[in-house]
Amino acid sequence: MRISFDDLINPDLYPEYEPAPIFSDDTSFIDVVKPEQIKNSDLHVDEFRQPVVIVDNLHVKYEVFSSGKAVGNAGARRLLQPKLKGVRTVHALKGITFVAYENESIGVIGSNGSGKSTLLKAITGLTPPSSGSVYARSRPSLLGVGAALIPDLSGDKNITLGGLALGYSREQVEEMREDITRFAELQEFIDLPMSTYSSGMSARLKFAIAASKKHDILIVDEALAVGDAKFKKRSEAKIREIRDSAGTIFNVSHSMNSIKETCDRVIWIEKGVQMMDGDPDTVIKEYQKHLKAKK
Ligand SMILES: Nc1ncnc2c1ncn2[C@@H]1O[C@H](COP(=O)(O)OP(=O)(O)OP(=O)(O)O)[C@@H](O)[C@H]1O
Repeated sequence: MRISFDDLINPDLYPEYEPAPIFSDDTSFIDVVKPEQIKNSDLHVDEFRQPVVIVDNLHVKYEVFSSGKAVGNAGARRLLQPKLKGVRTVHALKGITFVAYENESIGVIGSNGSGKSTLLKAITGLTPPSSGSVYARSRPSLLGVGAALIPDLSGDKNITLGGLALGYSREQVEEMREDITRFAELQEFIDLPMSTYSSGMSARLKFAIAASKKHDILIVDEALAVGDAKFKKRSEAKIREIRDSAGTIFNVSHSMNSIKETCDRVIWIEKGVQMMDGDPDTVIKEYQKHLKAKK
């Protein structure tokens, strides 16, 4: 017997059905601590503001075979196999230290391969530190909804799946459905299977679903500002709105305009070294000078 979608998500019929979680729960490397505990850190913490994330002398090393293939993370690996032949260590982050406060929107910039994604992965707990620590007031979420969605189902049903995976009740999903559809600009296509969507259309739908949730600590990778120029503008505006209603946001981007528009603080990393941490205009100016000098 084939189970219908509506039956599947009906808790009276299938109480055991749990949609796949959207946000990775694999954050065991992060110490989630209360603000008063964070104040015990040796770092300088502004006592008049609420610290949300503390990154304390963070080092991340990857081990790669000489062929370039990743061995795994050096931190965990070292314990298991002290010496591996033909393995090279990439020191991706070399002592990053900062305190992020409530309502800050922090841009992370730097040349290709400088360690931006590694920093965000360490903050979400996906990559363990080789040394140093990351503390967070609550579990940071990576803005994205890939995992929960099913391409063979319509956009509309995927809104249900995505909403449930974000932890909303079925009633709440119904309340949000129209807004998500409208934001994704998919009114005419919402009943078609997602597999028929262009990459821009499915990216817009994923963004619209993910952005419907309020977050305490939110990590946004630049890939999320998707679609054409118009939708990019709206997704940036949405990121600002989330920032205003939520706690703290981290934003990685190669677009200095997008960083200037969405961030009030910028951290610049180069070859794993923290170069500057300050107001966007000053830091971006120095970064651009550095890029010019390199040419
Ligand atoms: N899983 C991994 N295994 C091995 N090395 C890695 C891994 N991920 C990143 N690296 C290396 O770590 C360094 C930092 O990479 P990372 O992706 O964090 O930089 P990035 O600033 O985000 O780069 P980009 O701007 O090009 O996306 C690079 O030298 C990269 O090759």
